[in-house]
Amino acid sequence: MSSQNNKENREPALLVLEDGTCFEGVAAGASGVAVGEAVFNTSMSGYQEILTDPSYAGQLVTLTMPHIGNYGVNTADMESATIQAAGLIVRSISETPSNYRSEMSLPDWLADNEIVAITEIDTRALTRHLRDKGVMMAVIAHGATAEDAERWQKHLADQPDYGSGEFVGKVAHNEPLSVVVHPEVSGEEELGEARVELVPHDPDAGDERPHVVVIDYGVKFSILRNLDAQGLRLTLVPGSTSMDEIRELKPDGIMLSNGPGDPARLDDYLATVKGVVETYPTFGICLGHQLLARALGAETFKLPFGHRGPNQPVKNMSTGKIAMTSQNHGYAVRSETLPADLEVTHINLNDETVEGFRHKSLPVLSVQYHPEAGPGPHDAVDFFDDFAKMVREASA
Ligand SMILES: NC(=O)CC[C@H](N)C(=O)O
Repeated sequence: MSSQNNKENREPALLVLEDGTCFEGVAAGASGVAVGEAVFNTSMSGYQEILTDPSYAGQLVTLTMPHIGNYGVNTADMESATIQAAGLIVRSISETPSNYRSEMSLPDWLADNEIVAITEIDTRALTRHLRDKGVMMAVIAHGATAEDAERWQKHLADQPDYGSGEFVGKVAHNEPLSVVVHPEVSGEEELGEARVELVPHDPDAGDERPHVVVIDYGVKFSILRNLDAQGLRLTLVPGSTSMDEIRELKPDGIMLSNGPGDPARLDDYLATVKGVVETYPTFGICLGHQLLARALGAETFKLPFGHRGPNQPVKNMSTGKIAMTSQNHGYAVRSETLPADLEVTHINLNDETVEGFRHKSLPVLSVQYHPEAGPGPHDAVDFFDDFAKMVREASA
């Protein structure tokens, strides 16, 4: 057994769940304590994209793939400027990455970003527990052992619940920004992901490209990369932007981004969402999809353990085709509450929940899953073509 997997040589760490279930492990990343909602993701790779996805704010991410970190981390594969998850739970963490793109090991990157992690956890048992009982709050405590479990369970009881958290305000950008995407190319070949740069918005700058205003609730860079690749000019604005302010930006289309937390806590954003849907071609992804549904009168609810992974089967109700999709959500739209002018277009084949809808008379696309993947399969990437077509028609 290599030294990195030798429990005796390392600082102990403890994972305690809200219901008192505890797992002893080994400390990794920054030293300290991390509190959050324990969730699991079934991706075999893509840990860097997952950890930097702002939708994971406030959550301790368990990765079911047992060996994590083997290809290191790099500056190109970021989904936002930094790590957004509250902590990381793994079976085995690699300290010696091997990949030509690697710039740093995962444990060093976690430490540099002050993210507390725990390794040597039976992530299979933990995942089965969360699947049976539902996701719940948890704490990772470095230096603690099973004898300390009760004390940490009490500590956890005093922490605010994930569902009451205001995460969008913490992860989204709070001023208008323009998006510049720099593809990393060598000769003809595009290497890795394009670098995304956000610069202060200049209201007088503009170009020939159709203009999409992205309402940022915690946007993933891959959504911006995909929109940019469609030849669209992008301006990010905060969720609190009013309809009048959006009109001044003269958009040809609107993107409602992904983001963290319970959509039912974001009613302050709904007036703008309703206004843009009724005025411009609109595309909602994940939290954006949930807010779009709520703005038009539907309700959302919390799933028992959510959908997080790269292999969630989604059926297109009009073609019967099944796509393997990338997902990361804990809430969903309640289908029986959809108003008459919205029609379900996609369902999840695992639990038949709503994965997409269309508006019967307005140019609206809305999906619960992630067509941009990052990480995951690209089966659903055509949505960006469909949206760009709607935007171009509006700008013509
Ligand atoms: N990825 C997302 O946008 C997640 C949306 C929402 N926070 C949920 O968990 O359902």
